[in-house]
Amino acid sequence: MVTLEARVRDPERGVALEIAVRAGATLAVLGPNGAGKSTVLRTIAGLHRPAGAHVRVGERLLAGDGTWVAPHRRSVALLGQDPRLFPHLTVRENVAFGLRARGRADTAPADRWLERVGAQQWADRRPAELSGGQAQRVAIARALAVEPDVVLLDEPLAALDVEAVPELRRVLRQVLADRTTVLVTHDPLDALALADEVAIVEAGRVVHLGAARHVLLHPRSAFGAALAGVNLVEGVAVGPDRLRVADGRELTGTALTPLSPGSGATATFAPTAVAVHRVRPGGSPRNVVPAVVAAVELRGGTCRVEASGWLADVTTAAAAELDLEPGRDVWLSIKATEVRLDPT
Ligand SMILES: Nc1ncnc2c1ncn2[C@@H]1O[C@H](COP(=O)(O)OP(=O)(O)OP(=O)(O)O)[C@@H](O)[C@H]1O
Repeated sequence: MVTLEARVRDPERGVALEIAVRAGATLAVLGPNGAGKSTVLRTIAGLHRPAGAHVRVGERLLAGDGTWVAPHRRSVALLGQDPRLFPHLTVRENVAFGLRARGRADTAPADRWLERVGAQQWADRRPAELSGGQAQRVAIARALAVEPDVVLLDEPLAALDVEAVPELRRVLRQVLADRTTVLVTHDPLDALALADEVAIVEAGRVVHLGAARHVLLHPRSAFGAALAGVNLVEGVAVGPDRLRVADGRELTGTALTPLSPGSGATATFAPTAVAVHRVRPGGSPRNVVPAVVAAVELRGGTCRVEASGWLADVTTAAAAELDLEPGRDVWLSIKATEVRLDPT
């Protein structure tokens, strides 16, 4: 396991940032479109060569101080959202490709990797016979079979069907343990599930860096926009589709794979899915929780209300009618169909 340090100064693209990853750790990089995330990954991989690049992997200097190591000599694997498998080779041959190029004739390591990503049953198929999720598993196996020092993932789950994502995330979680990794993602759940640290990048600068949970659960204001202000609530599963938060509040949601009671889980829901009431609403909604308004912020035509740590967007007319102000006791209701539950 090795450390990674990268400084990327690319004035033409408005990028001037620095990242460091501890040996064996995963850093997730989140930020809006055009923030410079891919530029950083491509510079580390050696596919982009700005004048101000400094990349060090362990003791090896890959770029900077007059040094420029070619991409194929870096021991850095880059995987994007498109698996880019060789169409004329079988799955096994795809995974064995890098090994063969390094003089390994036997396919045993390729088969071991196919097993690790749960793709051994497709070993003799061609890429055209795989679903997007299956192909991406094979691409992960191919990238890791050569045991790269550093793994770079650029939105690896972004192109997949929503049903395929949890399983792929689990595969990544297993194979990335103890690997020095930079993961670019737009999904805070990927960061929460896979990363030790999170860097928020905006306009070519790191604006927030820290432990993944801390950065995601306590975003700074600029980050609110980048994350679309999603509510991210951690807790413990108390049923296949129900989560209990540490403060005792409970949320019922929709889980793609049923949660195991007792294990950690995360609920995500948009502020627009949260309704605010002065009196407890009747009817059927199962997610009705008491809260105290902490802040009310006008944003264009809507009001963003923060109440007991959760965000709700209401129209300005509704905010006025409800007379929302800090300290006010309210009820929040959230439809279970709008709450996404994932294991953490
Ligand atoms: N090939 C290129 N040539 C010139 N400018 C580029 C090129 N690729 C990206 N840029 C510019 O560099 C800046 C950073 O882009 P980059 O692709 O690194 O952002 P990103 O954070 O990865 O965005 P996204 O989430 O949209 O992929 C942007 O202003 C972009 O327009």
